[in-house]
Amino acid sequence: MSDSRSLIIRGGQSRRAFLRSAGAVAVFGGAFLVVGCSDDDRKSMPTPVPTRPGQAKLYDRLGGKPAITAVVDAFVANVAADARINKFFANTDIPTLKMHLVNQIGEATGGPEKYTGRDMKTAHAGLMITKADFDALVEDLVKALDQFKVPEQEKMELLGLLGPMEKDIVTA
Ligand code: HEM
Repeated sequence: MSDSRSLIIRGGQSRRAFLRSAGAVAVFGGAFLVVGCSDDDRKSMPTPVPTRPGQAKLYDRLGGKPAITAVVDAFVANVAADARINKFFANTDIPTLKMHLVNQIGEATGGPEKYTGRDMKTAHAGLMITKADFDALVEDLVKALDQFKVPEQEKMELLGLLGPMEKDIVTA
């Protein structure tokens, strides 16, 4: 069970441990690149993975596009069911949003996908998203990662990629 697909059936931390680490990573995880930037910004970005010599790319450790797609599907379903923040998405084209999220995560984790959506500042401008809204969304993502039993290491790395986006998304 050492291939990347096994990640979605390994792991098994408690929900509480998951949420605790998610909070810590959302706040402190900043060692990775920020994705979702403009083309100009992206040109100057470092390659995100592998993070250590000899280590497989995070993309592959997560299970590649099928696993990322499954996590994004569950994540968006969790957001849709989350009364704290689902109002934000009332007029959003959900299939397009999912496509952008899969490409964004794929690109950020070292996969072949290319993110073609707007940069994070532009996409969230005017939505008046608070820190509480942001934390709720991260919680919904952690829940999705939990559903697929993504191990602690990969979960922390992924959250570490997304956490630094907060400064461009939270505007209220
Ligand atoms: C790290 C956290 C987040 C990431 C990675 C993220 C990523 C994205 C991406 C890739 C898009 C698509 C951009 C495009 O259409 O060009 C998007 C759109 C959107 N995001 Fe986020 N987002 C995050 C946090 C949030 C939060 C906290 C909220 C609100 C609670 C939110 C609400 C929205 C909405 C409503 C749209 C659609 C805007 C529209 O339809 O025009 N996002 N986000």
